[in-house]
Amino acid sequence: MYWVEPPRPRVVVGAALIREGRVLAARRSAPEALAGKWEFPGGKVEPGETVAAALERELREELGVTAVAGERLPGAWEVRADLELQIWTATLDPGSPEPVPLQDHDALRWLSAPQLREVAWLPQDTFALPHVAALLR
Ligand SMILES: Nc1nc2c([nH]c(=O)n2[C@H]2C[C@H](O)[C@@H](COP(=O)(O)OP(=O)(O)OP(=O)(O)O)O2)c(=O)[nH]1
Repeated sequence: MYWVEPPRPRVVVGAALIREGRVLAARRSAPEALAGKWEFPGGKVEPGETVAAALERELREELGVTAVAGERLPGAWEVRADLELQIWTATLDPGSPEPVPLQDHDALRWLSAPQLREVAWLPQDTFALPHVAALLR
């Protein structure tokens, strides 16, 4: 018997990078349709790459930091039919440089739980905020 596997969506990983009760939010500068909106820094997992490795690579490329992936937050959100957003926690290595917006972003903010709603998030990210808030207390 033959059948066709339904295509599985590709994963976009967003990092909830947490330090001292705050999470790092990043404002997108590109592409134009997303510019000005805030997100968890990250990007698409490449074929053959683990989600944790993708998260660590994207944080290095976008923010210049060395970080370690932690746990996945509950849930997965559809960005497009072929793209699924997962949010994973992450922590900076002790020797990591401070994050700077090197690529794709033009502003960074460390937000406490009460500040989470102060920025305009990409729509899918808002679903993850209660889970993130629970980690910041
Ligand atoms: N990185 C990131 N992307 C998000 C979040 N929420 C959300 O809807 N997205 C969307 C925006 C984009 O359509 C897509 C991720 O694309 P991206 O441009 O960050 O991926 P990438 O760095 O791998 O870039 P590329 O290979 O496509 O050039 O997921 C989020 O919290 N973080």
